[in-house]
Amino acid sequence: MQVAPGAVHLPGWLPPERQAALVGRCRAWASGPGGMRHHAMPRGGRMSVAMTSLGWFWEPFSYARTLPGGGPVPPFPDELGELAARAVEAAYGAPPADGAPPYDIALVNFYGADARMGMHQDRDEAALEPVVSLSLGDTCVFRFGNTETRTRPYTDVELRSGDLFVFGGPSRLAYHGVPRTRPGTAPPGAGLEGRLNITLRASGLPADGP
Ligand SMILES: O=C(O)CCC(=O)C(=O)O
Ligand SMILES: [Fe+2]
Repeated sequence: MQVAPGAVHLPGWLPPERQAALVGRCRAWASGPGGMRHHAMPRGGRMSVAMTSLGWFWEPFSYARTLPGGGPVPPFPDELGELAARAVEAAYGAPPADGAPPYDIALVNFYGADARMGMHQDRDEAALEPVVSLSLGDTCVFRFGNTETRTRPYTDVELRSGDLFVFGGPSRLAYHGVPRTRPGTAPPGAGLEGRLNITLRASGLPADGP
């Protein structure tokens, strides 16, 4: 279903067994050297969402080649590159073009019962390939807006475990956020209390550093 031009929601895209497997992978990534961090915001406060990243380390508001302690960022797994290509094809009917900037970033967000994410643009990437978003566990309200303002017009969509949301083209720089989750709604087989969201992105940055 198209939510805005270039923004496509495919409910239940990931089958339950793939969801459970991906939850297991997220646990492994979260216990890696990057950890799950509540990043500090430039104007004070900390994000209620905990996150880890693969490929490039993100914190507000840029990507780095190394972790804050200096170690290497865990690599972007091939399996996620394949997943991104399949997701783009499912959303738009064609996979990414040959020679397009490769998907090389995964941000893994964990939402406890009270976590939310304010309206923002995903604009720290130097490429404009579509953002691929996968949801696991609890349902959330995902607010998808416009490219001009943080405010209306926007559309509220419920993202459930296994849902795919892809935003590219005219929606690539649209403001979006997560005003709330619905605690306790994760499917029993998901193996998760709370909500995980994985976004796959193309950095457009040179592999040897920004
Ligand atoms: O959790 C979500 O569904 C959205 C996450 C998001 O917007 C982001 O990581 O930039
Ligand atoms: Fe975002």
